[in-house]
Amino acid sequence: MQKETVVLIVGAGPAGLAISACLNLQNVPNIVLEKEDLCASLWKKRSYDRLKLHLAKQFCELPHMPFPQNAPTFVSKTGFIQYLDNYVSHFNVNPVYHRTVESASFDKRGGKWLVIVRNTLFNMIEKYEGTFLVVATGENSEGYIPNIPGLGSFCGEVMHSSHYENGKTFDGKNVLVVGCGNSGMEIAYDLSNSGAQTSIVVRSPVHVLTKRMVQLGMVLLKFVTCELVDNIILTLSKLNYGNLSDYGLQRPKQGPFYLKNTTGRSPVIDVGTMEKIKAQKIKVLPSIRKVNGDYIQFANGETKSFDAIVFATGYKSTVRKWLKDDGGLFNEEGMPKKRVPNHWKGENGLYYAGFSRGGLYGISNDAKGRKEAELDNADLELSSKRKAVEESINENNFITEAIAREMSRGLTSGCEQDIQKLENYLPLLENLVHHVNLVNNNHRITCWISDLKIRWSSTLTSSSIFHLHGPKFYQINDLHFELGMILVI
Ligand SMILES: NC(=O)C1=CN([C@@H]2O[C@H](COP(=O)(O)OP(=O)(O)OC[C@H]3O[C@@H](n4cnc5c(N)ncnc54)[C@H](OP(=O)(O)O)[C@@H]3O)[C@@H](O)[C@H]2O)C=CC1
Ligand SMILES: O=C(O)C(=O)Cc1c[nH]c2ccccc12
Repeated sequence: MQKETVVLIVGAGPAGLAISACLNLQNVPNIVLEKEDLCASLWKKRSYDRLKLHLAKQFCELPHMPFPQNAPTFVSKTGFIQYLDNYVSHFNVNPVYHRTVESASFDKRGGKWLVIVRNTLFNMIEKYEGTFLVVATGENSEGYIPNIPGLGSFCGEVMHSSHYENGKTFDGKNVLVVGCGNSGMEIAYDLSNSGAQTSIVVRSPVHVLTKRMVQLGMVLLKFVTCELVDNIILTLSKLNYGNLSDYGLQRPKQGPFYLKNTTGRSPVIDVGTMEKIKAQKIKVLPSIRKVNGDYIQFANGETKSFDAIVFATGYKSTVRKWLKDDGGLFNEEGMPKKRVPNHWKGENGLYYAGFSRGGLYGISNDAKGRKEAELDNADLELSSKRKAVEESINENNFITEAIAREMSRGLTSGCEQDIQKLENYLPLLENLVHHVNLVNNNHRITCWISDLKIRWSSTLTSSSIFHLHGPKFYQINDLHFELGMILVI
């Protein structure tokens, strides 16, 4: 029997659920196909217990449903799962479970997508037909474990981070975490807290930020260039963490938000791991060369024995396994070749959602179908403001007050409010930098500060209130106070 609908959606993660909800609101018939027995399976079945959202709640909500006002800024895993379950029932999203898509191809003659599905409950093949196909199987569809010479000879436990729940069973054990993304860094922290002797393999440079720094960066990105945001955030990170190279961690040459935008790679959001690394409670090791029984040899020649390995080496998209006729949209890794904001649409009614490498924020924007051309008026005015700031930075020229006045005219009240918050915030930040400079006559800190083009953001405020060496508007004693101020915006 062939089931027909208008839109076929593959995957009931947050991206697929959001698309289905938006279609339901417009009465467009759709079917969501999901291989598991529940929605959001990565969140419900394959994530560790202590997981919390790293982005503030306003960057994680799906379309048409904000988080409750009393929800914390950084929602817990259970809070987010509850939110998703409410979302599904509120928008009447009804995924069909136990359905593994084996292939999806476009029938040119009929002008429809034909999807062959295995019903894993009854081990039967089913066929679905739709005018549109939305690929929502995600960037994190399947855990990836690298091929390491000799891994098969390892006698201890080997697991992927998606199967790690907590450190209970690792107390007193020697555990190696491979990979220093957000999963690896947090799992290493959790293991160490649970009494495991913990080491982590870090093979590439990595940015380490606090979640408040990321939150600040996300807000600032709306107003000023990525380069400026990176300068500010990197300075805060350097002030907070200092030079991490003594501990085996290098910072990438490019800034955290630039890297996020261009490669999708997220900075590590520190949950306490850095303190443990500095206290040598977590040992940082370079790449693995080979495994021989319980012994693991590293790129620096060091050999150590371990009881367990947790591979926090990331995920792979599974699109290539089943999607035919994609018109060359996906690369070998099953990720879109096109970059944001043109990444979401193919030909013949093919769409893909949740592949923007922007976490839940990207997923939500995909579902809303937001792209440059469809930005609302406030955003358009802001982007012209951004452009002017960018041009002025390129010309290495201060923006005059007159231009600043010109640019801020006619902004909607929401934007005006945000800018006012920034006006309060930016002098504070500059004062902070100034004070750190005064109290700490350290050459390295002076270099970081001089890299910071914070003066450019004075375009957002009147220069008359912006006296670096004049009266102090704020009493700043330490960075933690300053970071706390981020809460205000
Ligand atoms: N609370 C939250 O919101 C959380 C969000 N996340 C997000 O989920 C997504 C997946 O994160 P995660 O699971 O950490 O995966 P990532 O892909 O982000 O990180 C994988 C890590 O493994 C390393 N790696 C891969 N292969 C090897 C190898 N052979 N040897 C050594 N290291 C290796 C990579 O290094 P290299 O760069 O050298 O390839 C990278 O550091 C990310 O977007 C992340 O930000 C994850 C956890 C929590
Ligand atoms: O957690 C992730 O992997 C994300 O992609 C979330 C995210 C979106 N934009 C960002 C910018 C900086 C750090 C994390 C993110």
